[in-house]
Amino acid sequence: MLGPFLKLNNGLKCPQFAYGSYMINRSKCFDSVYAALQAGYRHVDSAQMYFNEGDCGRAILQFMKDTGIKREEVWYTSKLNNLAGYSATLKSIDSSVKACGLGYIDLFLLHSPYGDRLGSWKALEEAVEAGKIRAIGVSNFGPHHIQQLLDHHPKIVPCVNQIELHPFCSQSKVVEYCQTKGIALAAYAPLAHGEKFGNKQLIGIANKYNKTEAQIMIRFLLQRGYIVLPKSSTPARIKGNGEVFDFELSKDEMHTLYNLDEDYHSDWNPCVSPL
Ligand SMILES: NC(=O)C1=CN([C@@H]2O[C@H](COP(=O)(O)OP(=O)(O)OC[C@H]3O[C@@H](n4cnc5c(N)ncnc54)[C@H](OP(=O)(O)O)[C@@H]3O)[C@@H](O)[C@H]2O)C=CC1
Repeated sequence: MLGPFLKLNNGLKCPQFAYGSYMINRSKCFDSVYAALQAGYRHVDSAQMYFNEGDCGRAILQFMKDTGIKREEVWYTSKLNNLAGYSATLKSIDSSVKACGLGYIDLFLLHSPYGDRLGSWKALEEAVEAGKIRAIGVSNFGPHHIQQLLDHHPKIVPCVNQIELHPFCSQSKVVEYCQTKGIALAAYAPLAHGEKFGNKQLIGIANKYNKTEAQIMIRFLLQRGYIVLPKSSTPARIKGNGEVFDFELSKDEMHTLYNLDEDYHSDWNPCVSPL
């Protein structure tokens, strides 16, 4: 397995290094997830919105069959697309569990704050009690969205907030809030979709370690303590993005990279949407 585990606030240990599966051509998804597992990834990030829960699940099941690794050795995350309230969410969770074919989902997130957050959260809690999901969290939630949830005294506190994070997007307010509440951060679009490659400081650090800019961005996020979800459907990049555990960025380099922040969002940013 590539990288360490991160202990979540519910005691579960989640692989910190993960494979992001958004926007993979459907014909390539099975092969890409399989290649990631072969390269040592043990956490796959999917979502209802990606229409690939079935492809991700099939790749995991095939890999288990081919290698003998057990279901509990792979962490599978998915996300609720439509926060349509309690009853609809219960049904939607069942569809996701069925679609992946893995028996249960390790981590299930509210994909965004849009919709009935409180009703949908109650359904997620119930699915944990029923053993369909092991851990629950949120994505694209700002502090005010999380605080509203906490003010309603949920049975289960979110264990993860998945947001856009990379050297050019530090989201320090959301990060600091989550850290004070014991909520782990998961970094999506960790490569900013490649849109910031070419930055001088990034290139300088990459040259020093004989690594790519992508590897430096991933390593930076790992050292920040985040779950990191790089996506690629190119086999050589899938493997290369995982080659980040044989060097360590210095304090000064971490500082330099952190200072590249320019609140640059390469994707949507529902964190700032009103309650
Ligand atoms: N919760 C949410 O709202 C969101 C969650 N996510 C999650 O985060 C994951 C990652 O984010 P994503 O949006 O995919 O963006 P990333 O920042 O991971 O960038 C992916 C892009 O970078 C390219 N790339 C990957 N590795 C390299 C490399 N080593 N060198 C050069 N280019 C590279 C890929 O191309 P190629 O595939 O051709 O190699 C692809 O075009 C998603 O897949 C998804 O799981 C993402 C967005 C929103």
